[in-house]
Amino acid sequence: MSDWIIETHRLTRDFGSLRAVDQVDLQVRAGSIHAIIGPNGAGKTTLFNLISGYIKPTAGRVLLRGQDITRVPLHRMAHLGIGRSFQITNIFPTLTVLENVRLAAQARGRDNFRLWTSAAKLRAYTERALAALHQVGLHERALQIAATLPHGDKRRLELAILLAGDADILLLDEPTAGMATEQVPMLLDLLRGIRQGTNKTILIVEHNMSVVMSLAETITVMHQGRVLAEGSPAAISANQAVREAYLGTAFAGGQP
Ligand SMILES: Nc1ncnc2c1ncn2[C@@H]1O[C@H](COP(=O)(O)OP(=O)(O)OP(=O)(O)O)[C@@H](O)[C@H]1O
Repeated sequence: MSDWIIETHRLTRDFGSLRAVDQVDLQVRAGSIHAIIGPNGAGKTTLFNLISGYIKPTAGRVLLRGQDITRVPLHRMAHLGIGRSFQITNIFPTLTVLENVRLAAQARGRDNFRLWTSAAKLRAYTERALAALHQVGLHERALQIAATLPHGDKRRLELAILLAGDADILLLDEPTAGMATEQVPMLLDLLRGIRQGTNKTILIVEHNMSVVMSLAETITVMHQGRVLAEGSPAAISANQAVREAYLGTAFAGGQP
């Protein structure tokens, strides 16, 4: 069996006449933190949508542990262990923090469409939700209404939701977006802790270059729908083609 938990083969997606993702071959190592970067409009979110099954490709394939999952319907994707966060916070604002996380645990437990679930099962889901809240340091806010959380804590809640869903692969779309600068190190520690403690694979789209450079082991750079470069943070920082693709941005200015 190969080391790759996710692979894409010549993955392509058109929107009308626009080719947003163009024959992308990606290989993500199990248990790694792998970042996808690239200028605005490079196709990063579309690639995430393809891997997580939110949209289907025009051509090409997505493999999970060597199995072709390209045509698996969306509602079965969570059961395959792929968890996805969004650029915009994706929580139920009027529910408590604990309720949000318990729903995720329940959804993975396949009880999501049953009105009545046994007390023992409910207790197990609550325990799993509390464990996830502990992991992200939000347990003390378990009974707070989600809408009232500060922004950084909402991002933590999203992570807890993914963890309670027991996904092996976390696809995080700009987890630091909208976060205050002083909260970013907390998120980095959290992601490193998740990776070390659970051996989950983390695939991250992120614009904050210092986050990418300090967190990722492998970086794939996209430009105009294609893979422009791939390598370690040091190799990508030194790559001339990458610098040119980012011309006029902070990266080109030498502050990756
Ligand atoms: N649903 C859609 N319909 C039409 N065009 C789309 C759609 N989604 C994305 N696109 C286009 O595909 C291209 C790639 O967009 P995508 O959002 O994947 O890029 P990105 O690298 O994630 O950008 P950003 O960093 O700004 O989030 C863009 O030109 C975008 O306008």
